[in-house]
Amino acid sequence: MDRERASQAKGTPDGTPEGPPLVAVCQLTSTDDVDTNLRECEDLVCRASVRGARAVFLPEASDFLCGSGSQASGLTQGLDGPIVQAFRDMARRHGVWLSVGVHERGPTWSEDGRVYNSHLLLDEHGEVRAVYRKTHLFDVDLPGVVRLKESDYTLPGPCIAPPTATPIGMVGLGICYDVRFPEFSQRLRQSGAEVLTYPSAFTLTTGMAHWEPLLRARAIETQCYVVAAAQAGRHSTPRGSAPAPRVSFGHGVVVDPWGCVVAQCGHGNSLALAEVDTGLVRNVRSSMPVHEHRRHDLY
Ligand SMILES: O=C(O)CNC(=O)[C@H](CS)NC(=O)CCC(=O)C(=O)O
Repeated sequence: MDRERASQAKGTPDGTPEGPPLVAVCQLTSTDDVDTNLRECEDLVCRASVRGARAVFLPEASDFLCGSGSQASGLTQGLDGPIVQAFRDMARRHGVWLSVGVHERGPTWSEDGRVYNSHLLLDEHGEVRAVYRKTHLFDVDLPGVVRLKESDYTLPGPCIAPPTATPIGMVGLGICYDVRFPEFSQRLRQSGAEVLTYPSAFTLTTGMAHWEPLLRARAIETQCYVVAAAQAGRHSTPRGSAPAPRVSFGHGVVVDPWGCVVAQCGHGNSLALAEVDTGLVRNVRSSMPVHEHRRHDLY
């Protein structure tokens, strides 16, 4: 990391300062067609890398998104399977760090079909540098609007992954619904995170009401960047095997540690670029040291 910072300070060959590294936050409409999803992901990673991004953020369930748990179980592979290999190849080919959400066979998958909802962080050589398995499962019933019971087919992850040193700073991993739990983000912050990531597939209803305020609140409270790649739009099911298609809210964003939305994806499959400046993280924290003002004696 220090070497990264030093080379950054030197600037470009013509002497102009290079500035903080760029990240790309992506938006995608995954379906139950894994090959098409992988092609769409590769297209986004390629575009991001051509435009100079050092790290690319893909959404939750980038491998596939479908309406039924049993179908999810059938499409799910282990982390040593060809889907993760395809993402590793993508990171390596395009020379970027890659954050991506995938389904992963759980330890009892062959008996009960249960999966983990996992978030992988890959380095620019395609090595898996961190794995986080979603700890908060989305079991929600808003009558007539949203009914999802993630725990029907998903196992809760057992732990929080320690933040990982990357060229854009110390990256802490969450997933989607985890953004609703401030204690989780505080724990990542205490462990040294400078950038929090929540690859997501928010529902349209909850996204309209809560998405941006939740992400901005987590950024303001932790004084971290928050990068939230998003599933977006109608997840059609080409093979026709799932019930009513899901619709996701989209609005993939990057929020800075002051709480400003500094990049937001547009319509459909798209990406947005933002600078991630760990100098700003340090400035915000030193000018308003909320972390040191916490009253551990009271709460
Ligand atoms: O199950 C899969 O295949 C992929 N996983 C998801 O889409 C998950 C679990 S259903 N979605 C969320 O957590 C939405 C949270 C949300 O919308 C909120 O917090 O309001």
